[in-house]
Amino acid sequence: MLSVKNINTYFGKNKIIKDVSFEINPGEIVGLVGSNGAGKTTIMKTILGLTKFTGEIIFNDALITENKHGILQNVGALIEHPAVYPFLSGYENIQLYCETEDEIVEMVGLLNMGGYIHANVKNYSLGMKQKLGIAMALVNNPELVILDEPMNGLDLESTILIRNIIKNYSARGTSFLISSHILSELQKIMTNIILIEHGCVILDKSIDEFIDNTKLKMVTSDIKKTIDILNENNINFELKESYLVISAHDVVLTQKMLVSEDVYILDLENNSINFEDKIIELISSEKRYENDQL
Ligand SMILES: Nc1ncnc2c1ncn2[C@@H]1O[C@H](COP(=O)(O)OP(=O)(O)OP(=O)(O)O)[C@@H](O)[C@H]1O
Repeated sequence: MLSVKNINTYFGKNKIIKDVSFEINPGEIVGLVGSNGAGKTTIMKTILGLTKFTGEIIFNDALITENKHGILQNVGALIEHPAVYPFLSGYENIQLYCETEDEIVEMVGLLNMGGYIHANVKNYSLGMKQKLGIAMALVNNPELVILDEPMNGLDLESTILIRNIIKNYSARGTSFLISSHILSELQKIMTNIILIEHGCVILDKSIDEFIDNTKLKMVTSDIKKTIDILNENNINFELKESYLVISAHDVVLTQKMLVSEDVYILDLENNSINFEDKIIELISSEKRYENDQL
């Protein structure tokens, strides 16, 4: 549905997005994660044809360029702050995007905005404005919804509500590209993760692949001999003080090799760190790599 190929985005002479490629398929909820200034908003703006870029963005077989965004009528978006008219009511703001009254009424009910939808937006709180922006992104049955920090300013009840709405839309085939600083929040809904640092994609995986990459701590009856056996069989490992760390998918082979050499696994336990720690580890190793290149 969306294919982003070798995108480079410049602000002046600065290349902000560097050779970024990824795909989004129907029903996927793709979490766009990265440090402040990594380029998340710029990627979203580029997809929406709001920046100058080189490379190719194809949405449903149609090319998106800076000057050609007709196809984007099937894309809903909330980027940075909701673009709303403060002297119109929330209802009137949604009307500018959606002509079907029934759909507006349904959306207002879905987002629980009935209490204030006819008040002028200038009197809305941050969270109320945010919900209005999300409503505007979701109307007209978009195939793809791009949300930049959608949970900004939302209270717990609204956060849970929006999370459930996103899951329901995705189950019906709508795709989402969502950035958020609250990883634990994204973790509850995303089906795929794209990690971006300094304008480059450093990870693009389904959540199942990401989580399955489990590491195990292994203690054996003879650590020295184990290291030799692992090296001989090209099995990757890390040596820690009193144990080795291996990938879960190497366990069966490792066990076979060790037993044939009379070495026994004495202890095997999960060494996987939590989701947030994994992301931080990836970002830190990317920064270490960049420092080494300097
Ligand atoms: N209009 C602009 N002109 C010049 N530089 C810009 C402009 N917008 C963004 N940048 C630069 O592009 C880089 C990426 O910014 P971007 O807003 O895409 O990051 P982000 O990942 O969304 O950050 P955050 O998490 O803080 O919102 C930053 O270095 C920023 O300073």
